[in-house]
Amino acid sequence: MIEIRKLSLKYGEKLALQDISLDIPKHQVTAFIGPSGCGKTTLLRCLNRMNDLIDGVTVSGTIRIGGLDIHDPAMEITELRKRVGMVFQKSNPFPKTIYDNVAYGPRILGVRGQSTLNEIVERSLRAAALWNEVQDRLRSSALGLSGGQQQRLCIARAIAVEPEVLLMDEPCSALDPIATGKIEELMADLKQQYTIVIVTHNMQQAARVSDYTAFLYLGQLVEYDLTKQLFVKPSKKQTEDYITGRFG
Ligand SMILES: Nc1ncnc2c1ncn2[C@@H]1O[C@H](COP(=O)(O)OP(=O)(O)OP(=O)(O)O)[C@@H](O)[C@H]1O
Repeated sequence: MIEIRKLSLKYGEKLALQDISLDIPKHQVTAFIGPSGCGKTTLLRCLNRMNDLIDGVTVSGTIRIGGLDIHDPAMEITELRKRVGMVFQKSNPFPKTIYDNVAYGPRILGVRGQSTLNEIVERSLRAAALWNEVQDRLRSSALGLSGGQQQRLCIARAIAVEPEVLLMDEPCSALDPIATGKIEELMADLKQQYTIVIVTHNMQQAARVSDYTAFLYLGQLVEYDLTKQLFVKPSKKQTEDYITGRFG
């Protein structure tokens, strides 16, 4: 589904990712783990070219998503962002109603009919396990929701445009354990339909939610394997030291 080949990235002169090659499978959850500063977020942001927004970034290597080279000049960035949605560490709903948050992306893509929009909003909120909690207050401000609800709203907003891939950058780091549990359950449901890539500091979370795990260290991919394999029997000493808490 996602093929990363010989990917390197520099912020100015600083090498943040070095020669990374990795295949991320369809309809699975893949976690990026590793100590602070190892490049997890940078790698995640390469997948929808979010790093393009930062001055002085140079990228080499290729990334193909569904067979298409995302750096191809013919690839429209809006098309890429439609195919590859993102949810951030801190939920960031727009200061609009719950309905308008979810309808935002489809409207930008030209969806106009009220009944079509209603359907998309309901479907997306249901898929994000939020419908039951908000169906009677769709016209209220999204900012009145709890932190966990706001994060699920951001997930609903991301899936409203029917992406193929959902990137999640530490989506639970600002949430309490109950809200975290809900998002983790949601990931298990969403992977039936979407390919999910998650960055997490929390190794227990990676072990709980992901099918595959990539361990990064100092901008390099140290080990990538089935999560069960990587956590039970890592093949590299560095991975073992990290998952057993010897550093990081
Ligand atoms: N905008 C930027 N400009 C310059 N350097 C950056 C920028 N963003 C990240 N870096 C550097 O690139 C390296 C990788 O950062 P990145 O945020 O990808 O790591 P991370 O593994 O996600 O860390 P954390 O777990 O702390 O979020 C770090 O050394 C960081 O300081």
